[in-house]
Amino acid sequence: MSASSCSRSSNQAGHPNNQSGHPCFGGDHQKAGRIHLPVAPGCNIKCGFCERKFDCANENRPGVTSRVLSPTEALDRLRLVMSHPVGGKNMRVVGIAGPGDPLANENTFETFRLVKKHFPHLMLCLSTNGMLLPERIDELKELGVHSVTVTINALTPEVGAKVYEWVRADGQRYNGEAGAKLLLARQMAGVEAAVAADMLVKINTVYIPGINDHETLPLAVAVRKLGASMMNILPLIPQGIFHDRERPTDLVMDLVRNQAESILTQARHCGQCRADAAGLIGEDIDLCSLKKPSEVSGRLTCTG
Ligand SMILES: C[S@@+](CC[C@H](N)C(=O)[O-])C[C@H]1O[C@@H](n2cnc3c(N)ncnc32)[C@H](O)[C@@H]1O
Ligand code: SF4
Repeated sequence: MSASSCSRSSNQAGHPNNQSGHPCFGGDHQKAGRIHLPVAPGCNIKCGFCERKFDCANENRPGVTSRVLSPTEALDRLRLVMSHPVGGKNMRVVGIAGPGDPLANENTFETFRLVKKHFPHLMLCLSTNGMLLPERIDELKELGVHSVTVTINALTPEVGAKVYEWVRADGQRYNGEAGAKLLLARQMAGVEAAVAADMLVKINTVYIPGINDHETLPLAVAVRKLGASMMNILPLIPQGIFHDRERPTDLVMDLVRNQAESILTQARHCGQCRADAAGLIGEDIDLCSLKKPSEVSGRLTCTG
């Protein structure tokens, strides 16, 4: 969902996957295209700022998609985009970034299997809250997933309790600090496991002034120690329980990223893309112009 101006600190330079061309991991975002396949509507946690929409054509932000696709529909869409004269030629990466959490939806795995079979040259990536990363890492490795983005919005249970409304794990719902503590432990274990599996790991963190801003730099230090390659500090889009907060200005984001850059390479071209974005970052392909008649009228019911 982002790309980087890419000054590298020592722990990134040696990663074998670093020259991958992935536009969200330092590849040339003006040349390397990506497609997000929106096959994952459900989520196992509730971030206070998250508002997902499954039938939204006009909003350009994370968590929205025109439709949720089944794995076979996702493969059809990929085929369609690959036949686009420009989009197909530039396509490098197939990502799953929602609209919910990819690892909380079995269709994510089926979709990756289909993509791997039919387009083995494309890189696979996903963006997750990390709750299920430790237990699904072996399957992701088996599928050949190249890169993982883990969103971590708090480094302590106290702050996590303000950011997350609840988390669900092992059939139970946890609120407050208990939920945040559990989530943080799984996120850290997941990052470590993904690095050990030789995946490229980026950390997203949503910057919420007055709530978690004091934890951004300590978070950079903590995930660098675990072997993460890159960090993407996202400005809050004020929604949900944070709807009345101000969105941090570009100046504030520049200052924070400049400070964090001395710890970990910063992604600076993140478009905070939709869950169904396709094409070059900032130059998305108009999917309507490619749609088959069956895709125009139909809309799936989501289990949210
Ligand atoms: C919609 S999520 C999908 C993947 C996964 N569920 C996750 O949270 O990492 C993609 C990214 O958008 C971020 N995001 C969602 N809502 C946001 C908001 N209101 N403001 C800023 N970032 C947001 C998430 O934190 C995550 O990093
Ligand atoms: S983990 Fe992702 S999809 Fe789930 S609530 Fe948070 S931002 Fe939304």
